[in-house]
Amino acid sequence: MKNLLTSSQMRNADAYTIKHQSISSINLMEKAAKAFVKVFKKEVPNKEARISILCGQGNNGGDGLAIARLLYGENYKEIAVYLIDFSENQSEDNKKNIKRLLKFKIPVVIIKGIEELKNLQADIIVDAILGSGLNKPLQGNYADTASFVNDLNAKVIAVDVPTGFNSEGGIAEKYSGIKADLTICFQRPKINFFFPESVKALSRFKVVDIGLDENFIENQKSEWKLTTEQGIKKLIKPRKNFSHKGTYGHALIVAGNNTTMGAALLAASACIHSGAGLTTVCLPQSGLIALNTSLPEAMALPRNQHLAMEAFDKLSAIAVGPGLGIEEENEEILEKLVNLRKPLVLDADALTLLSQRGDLLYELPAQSILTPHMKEFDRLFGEHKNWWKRVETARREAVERGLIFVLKNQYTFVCLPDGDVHINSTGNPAMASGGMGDVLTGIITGLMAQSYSSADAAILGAYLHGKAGDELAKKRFTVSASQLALQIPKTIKRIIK
Ligand SMILES: NC(=O)C1=CN([C@@H]2O[C@H](COP(=O)(O)OP(=O)(O)OC[C@H]3O[C@@H](n4cnc5c(N)ncnc54)[C@H](O)[C@@H]3O)[C@@H](O)[C@H]2O)[C@@H](O)CC1
Ligand SMILES: Nc1ncnc2c1ncn2[C@@H]1O[C@H](COP(=O)(O)OP(=O)(O)O)[C@@H](O)[C@H]1O
Repeated sequence: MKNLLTSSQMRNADAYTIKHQSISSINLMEKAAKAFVKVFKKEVPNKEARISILCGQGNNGGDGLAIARLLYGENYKEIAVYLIDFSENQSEDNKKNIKRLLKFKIPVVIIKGIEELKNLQADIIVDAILGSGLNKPLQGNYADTASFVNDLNAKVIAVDVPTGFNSEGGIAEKYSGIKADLTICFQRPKINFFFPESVKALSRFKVVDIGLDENFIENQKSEWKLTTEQGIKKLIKPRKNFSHKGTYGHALIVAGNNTTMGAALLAASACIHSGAGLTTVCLPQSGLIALNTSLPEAMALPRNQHLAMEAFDKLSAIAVGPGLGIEEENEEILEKLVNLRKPLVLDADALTLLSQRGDLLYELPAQSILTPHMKEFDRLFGEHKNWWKRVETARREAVERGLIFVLKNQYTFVCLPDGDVHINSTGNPAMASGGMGDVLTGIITGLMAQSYSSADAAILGAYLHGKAGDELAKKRFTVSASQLALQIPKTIKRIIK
């Protein structure tokens, strides 16, 4: 897992690297510019493209100036540099890079007011006006420049971060900065890149290594962790010699209703394919034939008001909710499950029921995992103005109540009782279809049955779910939930190879 840092922590990482790796700040800037250019060359292979590089007066602008010089060296023919000269403060490395740039035949235009940009024509804009040093929303000339750039019919590639985009903290409802097609960012993605509101500022990002001290970065205190395949590989437990079905636990999935039986089948299939030794599905009588024919590996427990829960004590993992229905009898079952005092996996209708039963919500056994999407989360804890606030609530509730929240989205946030937030980077829009969440619940439950801790099951489950979807999406326009469940064993095998 990788630590994600705030901009001020990243500045410390810059300073530490400069001090301890005997590299000067101007050389670090050169390294950053080189790393940027390496990606840029792949993105813009056409050497005739008209490239306008907009440089501010700080170090982000300094990067832009170095990039201009390096692109010139790479034989890009049509480069123009615009010095956005709206303030008094020029950084030292920015000054040095201007001097270096002036030795080359690259046109440089000084921009004191927005009207001086009006003749700018470009296929590509390199946005190096403001970087992670942003300390307030853009106003005046800066905001006008951003809206001018946004109105150009050009591809915008931002250096480190789009001008005007704050790297962490809530993203303003009205974004006044530059909208970049691609952001090439240094060493670590910005925390805010993972929040859905970032679409206002960036379509995609790539991270390049600029040689900052990794030990320093990893030793910083940060609650933000980015899940990596290397980290995931370490979590996966190999199947043991002489093991048998009892070794891998017995999962119970309480799910399904007359019109939503598929949810139970999908969750059960995912649970089986994630490696649970035994899977029992507790579903209405009307679902028995479907279960027995589509998933012969699963056992069935007909769900009625006489459901005896004494035997549930022996189970290694229990999930409740997918397609369950919110009728009174299901509320009673949920209450009985909560009273077992074993960690549960709670999804879908179980979450809706909890939002109507605040008392039960606050009685959930510690280490239980809740897997809400945005609407389910807000039903539980009230409307949130933005995703930053939503994750803050999830984090607080996780810490206060010893629960785990798997807050689902393109990037899923896994909030743990120790306050850490693991951001899952796998998954893709081909997976945006009904039943995907049921499969995630099944995977997490299957992992818990195999005695993964709740935290590991949540982190690993979210990763495997997205990764299986990514693998399938390589050859498919859309990925269905049942396909994804079948892909899980292949994904796990590939990761541990
Ligand atoms: N050694 C280093 O420090 C390195 C820095 N790098 C680059 O440096 C950038 C950060 O540089 P800086 O800290 O100089 O920051 P910026 O280049 O973002 O500029 C900061 C300046 O802009 C002003 N400013 C902030 N918000 C403003 C606003 N809304 N309107 C008008 N002015 C505003 C600040 O007062 C400050 O003078 C990174 O994003 C990255 O591109 C890279 O070169 C890698 C190495
Ligand atoms: N665009 C996307 N990128 C990545 N993952 C996605 C995307 N769309 C959906 N998913 C994943 O699919 C799942 C959808 O869950 P949910 O909304 O509960 O679906 P359902 O209730 O239909 O089962 C989540 O795990 C989510 O992360």
